[in-house]
Amino acid sequence: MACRVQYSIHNSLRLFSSYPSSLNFLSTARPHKIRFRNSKYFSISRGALYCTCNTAEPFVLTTPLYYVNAPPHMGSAYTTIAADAIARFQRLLGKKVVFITGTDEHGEKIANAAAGNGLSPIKHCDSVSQAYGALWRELDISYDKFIRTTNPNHEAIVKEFYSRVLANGDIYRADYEGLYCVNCEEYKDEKELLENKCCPVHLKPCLHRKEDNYFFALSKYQKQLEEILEENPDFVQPSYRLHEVQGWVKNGLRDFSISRASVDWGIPVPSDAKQTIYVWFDALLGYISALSEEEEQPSLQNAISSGWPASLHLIGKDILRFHAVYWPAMLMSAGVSLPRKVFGHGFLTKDGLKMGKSLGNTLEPTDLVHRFGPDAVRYFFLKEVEFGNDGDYSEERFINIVNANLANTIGNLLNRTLGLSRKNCQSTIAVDSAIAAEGNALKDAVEKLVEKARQHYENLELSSACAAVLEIGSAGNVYIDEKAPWSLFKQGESGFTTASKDLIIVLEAMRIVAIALSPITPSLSLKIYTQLGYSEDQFSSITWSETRWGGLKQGHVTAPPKPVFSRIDLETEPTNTTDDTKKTSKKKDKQKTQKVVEA
Ligand SMILES: Nc1ncnc2c1ncn2[C@@H]1O[C@H](COP(=O)(O)OP(=O)(O)OP(=O)(O)O)[C@@H](O)[C@H]1O
Ligand SMILES: [Zn+2]
Repeated sequence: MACRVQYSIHNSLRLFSSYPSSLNFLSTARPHKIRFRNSKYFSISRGALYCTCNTAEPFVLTTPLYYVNAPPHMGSAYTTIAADAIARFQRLLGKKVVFITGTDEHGEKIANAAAGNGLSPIKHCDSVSQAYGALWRELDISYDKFIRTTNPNHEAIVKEFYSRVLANGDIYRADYEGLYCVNCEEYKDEKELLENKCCPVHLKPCLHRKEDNYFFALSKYQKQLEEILEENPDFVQPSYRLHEVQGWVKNGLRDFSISRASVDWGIPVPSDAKQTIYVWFDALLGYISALSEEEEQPSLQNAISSGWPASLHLIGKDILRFHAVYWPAMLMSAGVSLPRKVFGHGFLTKDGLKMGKSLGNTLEPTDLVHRFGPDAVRYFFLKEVEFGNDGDYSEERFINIVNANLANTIGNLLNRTLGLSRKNCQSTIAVDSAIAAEGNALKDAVEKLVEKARQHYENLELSSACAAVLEIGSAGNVYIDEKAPWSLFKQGESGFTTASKDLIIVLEAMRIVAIALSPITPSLSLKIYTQLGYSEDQFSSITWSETRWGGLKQGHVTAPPKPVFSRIDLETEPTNTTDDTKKTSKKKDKQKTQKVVEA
């Protein structure tokens, strides 16, 4: 549905309607070039502007801004893949999506990493930040904004935010003494540490630090935070993470230091250049500064009016406290509205430990993508790790799952159905799929399953969404085996009508699978769609509403069948893993189901 916006012309075009402020008027460009923030171009007709977006409020979704102490790994890719699936699903619903990712580039850990590589901090940041961008391209990540915290617009916005919080009376100066984990970039409570004062995430001893710092009065917001969490149970998800956050808040909030005297690599504190702003107080603002347009004056208000508040912050559970406690309090202090939801997913683990850059026990995503392709990687992690819980990786299980689900259940079904249609029906749909399936049980099952998938996507239950779509493929396989159209075709005229309808029904189910799985496996879905005889352009403009039964119409011609997903062959697949790691993963795979450990 197009929105109608009235305008008139003086020296410039003006906006008169009560249009949402997030679509502020941008420029005095000529009519056909008019553009509003968060919107595609507008068209003009009979004195009215027609917006090409469907809904006024954009869906703003963020991944963490990854710390550039080391290149990305499968854990960083996991959050980003999940965010991409959610962004693609929201676009299918017709929402205007702003998908934000980026890199967090300041702080002690970065300065140390740069020194270790013999590089200046910014050269180091440039190179690691590019590695993130390159990996996102390999994984088909459709982000809209990539923010680097070394971007000058970001720096200006952080300073403005700091000044607002200061003006609100929430920043004071004091001495601080405590135990600091450089890898977490966080002071720790002694009671949360392991033996020898080790950080439970990074397994390294925390350092004793004493500094004269600026503090943020977090404790002032305790009551408000309690109320927000109580009144908005969806604010933190899954629900067990909400309970965790409520526990922290109830235990009492301590003010935290938001500057560092000992760190040079950071944004200087306004009015005290001897200190830099604490990396978290800086990085969280990236979610807002990412919204500011490069060419305009960087200001909090400009950025905020471009789509804030975020609809969803997708993060790992390691940084839940920063997002669900510190961040809302900071925003309240600065008078900025809160994000709508924070979802903290679990960890990909290796031998039960969080896979991470600091521990160095990471899985290399580029290697996986080069060997198996982006769809296999995206599908495996989203389908096999229940979103929210931890999950362990094993190569053998990876291969088994993608072969069984993508190559067999989906790819093979499409291939043999198209083959039969080519051989017996000249690849032509003889009757509308809606007519072919009147009163058909597979059609009913597909309609229920695709609706189930939609609900799962909405609830961020990505694994269940995959399972529901896969069930359509399984039902299609059962259907074709039971109906055996190949033998009906042999019966001549009498069998032909039934058999050709059966093929249409299965192909229509596959069309729906292609759309419903496209948030997870965009390249595979495109292949299925083109095999079904549609163009790339048709694919790129599909919407979720097209999962309604009845898309394949009489006279439509499908393409010659070609395998859409090649089986991975364990024997011939060139692998970098050593025999030892293979043996270990085989041993682990004796468990039929994936090991899911909730830490
Ligand atoms: N093992 C993991 N499983 C799932 N997500 C992860 C994992 N490791 C990192 N992430 C994602 O990256 C975010 C943390 O980003 P960061 O750049 O600090 O990476 P890191 O590898 O955890 O670093 P470090 O090991 O130094 O703590 C997490 O909140 C999560 O979104
Ligand atoms: Zn730590």
